[in-house]
Amino acid sequence: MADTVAQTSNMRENEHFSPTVDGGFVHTGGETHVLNADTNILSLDNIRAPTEMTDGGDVYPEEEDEDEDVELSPGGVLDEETVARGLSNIGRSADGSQHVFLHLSAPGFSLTDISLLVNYVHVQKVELPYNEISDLSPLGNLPYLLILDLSHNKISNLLDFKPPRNLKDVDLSYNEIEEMSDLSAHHYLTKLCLDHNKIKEIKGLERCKRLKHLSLAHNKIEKIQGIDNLPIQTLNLCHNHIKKIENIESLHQLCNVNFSGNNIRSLKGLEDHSIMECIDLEDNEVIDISEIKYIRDLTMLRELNLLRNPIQELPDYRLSILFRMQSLTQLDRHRVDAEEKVAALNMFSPPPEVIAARDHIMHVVYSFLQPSRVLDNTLPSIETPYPMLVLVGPQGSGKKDLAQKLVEEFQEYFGYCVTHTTRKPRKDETPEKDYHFVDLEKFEYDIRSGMFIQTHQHNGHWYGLQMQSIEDVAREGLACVVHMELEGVLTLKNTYFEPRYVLIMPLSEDCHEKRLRENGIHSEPEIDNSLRRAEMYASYNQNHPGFFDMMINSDDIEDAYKRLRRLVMDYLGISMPSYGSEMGEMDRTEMENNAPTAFTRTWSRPSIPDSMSQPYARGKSTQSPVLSGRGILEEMSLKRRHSAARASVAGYVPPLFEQITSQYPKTAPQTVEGQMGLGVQGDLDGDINRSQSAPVAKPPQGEDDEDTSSSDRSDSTISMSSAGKRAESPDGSVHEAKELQLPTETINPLELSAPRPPSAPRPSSQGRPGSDRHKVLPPISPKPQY
Ligand SMILES: Nc1ncnc2c1ncn2[C@@H]1O[C@H](COP(=O)(O)OP(=O)(O)OP(=O)(O)O)[C@@H](O)[C@H]1O
Repeated sequence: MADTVAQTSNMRENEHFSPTVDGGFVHTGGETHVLNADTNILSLDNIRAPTEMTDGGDVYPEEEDEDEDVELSPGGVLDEETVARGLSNIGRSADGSQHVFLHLSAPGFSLTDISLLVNYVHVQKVELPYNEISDLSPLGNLPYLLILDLSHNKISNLLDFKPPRNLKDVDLSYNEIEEMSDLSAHHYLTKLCLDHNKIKEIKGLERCKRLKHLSLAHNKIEKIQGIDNLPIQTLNLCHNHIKKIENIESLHQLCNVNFSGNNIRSLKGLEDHSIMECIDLEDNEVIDISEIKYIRDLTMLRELNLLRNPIQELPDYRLSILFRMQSLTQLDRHRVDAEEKVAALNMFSPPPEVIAARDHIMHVVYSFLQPSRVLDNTLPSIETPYPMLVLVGPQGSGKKDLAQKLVEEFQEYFGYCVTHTTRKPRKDETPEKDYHFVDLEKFEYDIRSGMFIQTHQHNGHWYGLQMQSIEDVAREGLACVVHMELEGVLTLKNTYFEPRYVLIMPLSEDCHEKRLRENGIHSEPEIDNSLRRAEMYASYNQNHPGFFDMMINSDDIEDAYKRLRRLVMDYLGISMPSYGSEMGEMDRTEMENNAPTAFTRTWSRPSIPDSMSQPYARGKSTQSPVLSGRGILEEMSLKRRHSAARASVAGYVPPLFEQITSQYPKTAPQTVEGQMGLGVQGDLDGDINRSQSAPVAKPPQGEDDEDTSSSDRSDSTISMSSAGKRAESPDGSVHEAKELQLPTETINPLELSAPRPPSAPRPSSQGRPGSDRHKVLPPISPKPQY
């Protein structure tokens, strides 16, 4: 019988190279090779029969025309002819002594009896799919069997034969197996496919300690179990009746799961699989986007399929998944491209600039949507920005305390701007003093009413600055001090307000954390968030030179206040170091050295140094930038400010207001002026001079007269009239000569100008609430245009 096989094979060999098979022995040319269990089959690849054809890695004999009429395996009994045709892949036998055919393939012969296989002990791979085999006992005689494909047969008992020693890869899909038997004897099993059977329970695999691929698709499994601690990498349980992902936490090597076509609602259970690369959950019942939390930290995950889950119905489903899982390269069988990822980020976590721009647009639109109204507006015009000091920094930086302390000490100059919040007041907080505490409904109502200039959500609460709050301070004739987070600043930078921004930053993370924990009011996530945001502030400051006018280290709050105070005094040009008793001698000297004119009161100098010259990284810098020298850019900026101020005083450059209004009919609606914070008392007939437009035009009177007579406020270096005359002079050199002699802030520079041609109507400052109460702070000169 074996001879026949050899003969048949021999007929197919070419003349020069003709391996023949004799009961598994191979003859090549004159040589005889004995194949045994130790044969290295790879070394024999080069003696493969030249007439064989490969198909997807497997080797099949070439069909021959003259054999077409031969009936193979009649009655479903495997015969030698069928075997001879199905043998392929010559290799060394397991013992290395012979050459044998290693593969046997006989698909689709309706085989029921495969007893003949017992003669082919050296075969290592058997493929008999699409037959009607139910009895596997002959396989017990193939001790070297490594790969077995018996898919699409009629097998009801799993691997029911004497186990070959090294069986690794078994495909018994599309059979009639109802119950999994104990596979302990199959130590080397690495791949087991039991798809399309009738299995209800996963069992018998406990000792398959080399099992890497397990596929039980299209069965009747209701529960994931029986696979604990196995080295499974690929698990396919699709199309079963599974409701819950469970009992896979010990599968540490799992990187590819297919649970599609089940009844799974939650992704819980997948969270600990750090090397997971691919999850298929198509056609399940995942409904909630929050389920993504279980897989969002799987950094290796590249492919996710949630097709045909209710979650797909969510608006912006795809972008919300991509936002949460930026490492995906394929979602729902579609490739993910970079544009989609950016779109997702912009939609769900836009950069602060985008948030601020949107916030600004929202408030402008709501403001313009309001019906025309007559505003009781104290705020200055576009060209004369209202002086504001914004302390910005992460929560717990101490900026609120600093702001309040500053206002307390400099109450002649500053008022605390009370912003709105939806958070509840704390024990030590007084409503209307610390915040206007309102509920969300009221907050939203105020937004819709166009009352806010900016809003920001922080730790789940809303915060917002209303125009009215600024007005409340301005009406007192004071500049306002406000504290806020970075996003608020970004919005303010979109408005016509031109505050000074001082970054209050704890340099030491420990100090920051300690302060956050001090009162026990912040939760752990809030603390984490604030610490994280401190990093964000540091890098923002680093990457946006000049964004903040100044940075103060607030590790030591007392020290921070000293610096802030000195900065403010420097800015205001006042010389009342009442706090100085607490200042060290070193500070004094430092101050005198670094700010030689700090004790003379001038309007234009010194300005607050900007952070252009203050590179800062959290934890690195130790020196306060207030003491550092000015950078080139800052010098240029200062120069521009000075010349802008001179030009403004001289009246050479039409103020921005006029540049804008001159393009519109003189009868521009009053409400527009109101909207722009220009006041309501302007003379619409238009013939009004500059002095009337000044927001703080009137020198203080009455009870505050005394203030104005104080020495430090009277040392103006240029008289109003002389300034006016110089302005009229055709010779610009006069101005140059007096470049450093600018008027003090006690004088409103806009009152100094020579008579000007009639311009657009301007509001009058006379009679404004608060204008006669205090002397108002100097306007901050326009920002330099780079
Ligand atoms: N209008 C606003 N816009 C943006 N941020 C604001 C606004 N008002 C307040 N904030 C900021 O919101 C954050 C939370 O305010 P909250 O009063 O709860 O902070 P806090 O715990 O008192 O911390 P801090 O001492 O830093 O102010 C603070 O950083 C605060 O400065």
